[in-house]
Amino acid sequence: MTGVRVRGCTVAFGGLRAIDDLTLDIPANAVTALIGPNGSGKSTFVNMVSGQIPPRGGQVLLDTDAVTGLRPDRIVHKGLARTYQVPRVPKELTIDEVISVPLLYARSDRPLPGGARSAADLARYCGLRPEVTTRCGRLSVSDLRRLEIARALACRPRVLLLDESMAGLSLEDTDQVIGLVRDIHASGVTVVVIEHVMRIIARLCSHAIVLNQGRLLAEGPPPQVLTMASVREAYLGKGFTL
Ligand SMILES: Nc1ncnc2c1ncn2[C@@H]1O[C@H](COP(=O)(O)OP(=O)(O)OP(=O)(O)O)[C@@H](O)[C@H]1O
Repeated sequence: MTGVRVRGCTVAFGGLRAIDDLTLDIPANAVTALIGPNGSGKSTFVNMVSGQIPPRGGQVLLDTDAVTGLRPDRIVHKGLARTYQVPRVPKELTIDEVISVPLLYARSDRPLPGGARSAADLARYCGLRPEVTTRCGRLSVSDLRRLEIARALACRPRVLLLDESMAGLSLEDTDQVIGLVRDIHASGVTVVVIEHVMRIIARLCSHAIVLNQGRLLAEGPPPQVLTMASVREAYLGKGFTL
């Protein structure tokens, strides 16, 4: 399995350092939660490691493979795929078209999870119920989130970054997506989830990284991290219980 290493990276928007000289490791053998208050830099982190916003300095590595400054499509080819907090799929395309494009262009022979071989297999694996000929404009929020995951998996990633993939889902849908993420991880993919619901993190993740103001505030097993005074103060609130 592959981990992500970030060494001394900074991303600034004008005078604001959204990521501030950050050094951290995302372990290869875990489902890691990336958490922190609103504006702490989580989405910027995902944009940085996936190449949308290159860091001003420092290095991003997939294991020992430096990907700093590479174009996003090159980073995808190196093995890192992501989803978006607000699903980004053109309304007029069908499920099949959205999944087929990365499937066609993924330059890797890594196997797809769940024994999938086609876009339809991946859609089914991710729990998409509508026909693959359905246009994206007709999909529910839950199906759009599953489609984002299916599209990312079609890139045959070694590392998958999920930006709030369970936001806005019912309890039943959330349970299904938790099962899906566990299965993806069991198939050999390193997974990072950005998530605000601590009960989900406690169930799903074996490692947690807390950002605050673009810096590393804490890291470790969730039961430990979620009870740290510094994390409660900056993020969870003093009265927080799981
Ligand atoms: N494109 C941008 N231009 C200017 N400022 C930005 C941009 N993107 C993010 N920021 C700022 O950078 C900081 C970090 O934002 P980011 O979205 O990474 O935080 P976050 O932890 O993902 O927040 P949330 O939990 O609300 O999604 C915030 O202060 C935000 O306003």
